[in-house]
Amino acid sequence: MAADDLTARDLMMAAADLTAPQTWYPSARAMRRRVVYHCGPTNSGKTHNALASFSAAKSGVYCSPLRLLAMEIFDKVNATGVSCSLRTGQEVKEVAFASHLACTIEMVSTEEIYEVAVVDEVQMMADPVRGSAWTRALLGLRAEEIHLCGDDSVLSVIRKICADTGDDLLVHQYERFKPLVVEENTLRGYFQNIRSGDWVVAFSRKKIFEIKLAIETYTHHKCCVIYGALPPETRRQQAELFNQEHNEYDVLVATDAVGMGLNLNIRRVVFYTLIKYDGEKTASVPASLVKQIAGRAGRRGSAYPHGLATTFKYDLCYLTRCLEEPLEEAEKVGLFPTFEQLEMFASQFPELTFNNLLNKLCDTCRIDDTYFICQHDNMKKVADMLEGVHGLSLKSRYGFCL
Ligand SMILES: Nc1ncnc2c1ncn2[C@@H]1O[C@H](COP(=O)(O)OP(=O)(O)OP(=O)(O)O)[C@@H](O)[C@H]1O
Repeated sequence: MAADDLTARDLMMAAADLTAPQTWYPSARAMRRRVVYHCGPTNSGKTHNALASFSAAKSGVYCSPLRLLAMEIFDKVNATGVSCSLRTGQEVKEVAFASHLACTIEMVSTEEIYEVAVVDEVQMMADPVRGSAWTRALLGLRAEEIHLCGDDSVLSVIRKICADTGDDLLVHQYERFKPLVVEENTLRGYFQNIRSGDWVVAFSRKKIFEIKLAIETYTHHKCCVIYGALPPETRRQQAELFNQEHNEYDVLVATDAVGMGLNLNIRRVVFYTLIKYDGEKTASVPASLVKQIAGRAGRRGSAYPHGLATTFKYDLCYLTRCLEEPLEEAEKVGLFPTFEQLEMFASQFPELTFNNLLNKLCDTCRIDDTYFICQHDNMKKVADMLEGVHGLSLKSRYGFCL
């Protein structure tokens, strides 16, 4: 092998080395951070306690898994007199002189310095698609104190990561305020069995509107509707309308866009189906997501502090099993190369398209046992669409695809 080939190969191997990701964030490593893990089931007060530290701090960032939840926290925190801005992929609201920020996890900066950061639903680190956003936050946040809220499925991995980063870790265990009860029967396929305070969960916009139409045709209830593609303001209005007591809009029909962390006036969660299409195939909704969604019923402080769950017609046994089963412990969490790593790799393959570059890096990279590379099919779709756009820098392509 020629010496030049050897050098090129060495450079490629160096660029594809994604081991020790804790070293990717030297500014965070220069700090001694205190990590507090609020660990427990849904509706147990984890976020409430983390937010108390957030609000009391001189500066803070709250990282949400969902846009609607970022908005809920933005509204809640501002209402208590703490100036807080909002940043999601869809909207930015700058509040003058705000010391605090509520954002979706993908939007959080690893440059800015905060006294307190809150990372909500941290078990999402193990999500095959979005997990890397939580991992990046945990590894890279520049905050003296980081509050993680989540279930115990990632506790061992978080212990390991904190040992790697050298951060102090304190774990607080929580219990659910009130048990969640699975009803003995389904709705037997009749919309007439819908009651005030029900959230009917479906996983496509088409189904959402079919269900709304059926409920409003066969019953006296009116439905609020929420799904991912709705504009932010409409979603907020629909959530508020449903939360207001004493109006006729007393049933929510929504996708899992409201499935995590949110505090709505839900008495009973009714799964229209427990099968979800993931863009390629249909599969049973994973137990961890079922627990999250069902956990929206019976929130403390809501109009219905006793939560119920059932299904529309089928899958009641599956629902019961999901809620009874202990969570599966995650062995690995998501990771994705940073722009700088991709850029270094790209310098070895100037002829490759962005898509092929991503594929090659993800196929050849080396990573530690604690991590997996997140699926990036959506990124690839966007990269394909941008292929014909000339003159875009690598950085812009990476930014658009994220
Ligand atoms: N000490 C408290 N005093 C008053 N209300 C509380 C207290 N703790 C929690 N709550 C209220 O109970 C509800 C659920 O709490 P919280 O959102 O913190 O739960 P969680 O454990 O983070 O749930 P999830 O995992 O489902 O997001 C919220 O409306 C919250 O404001």
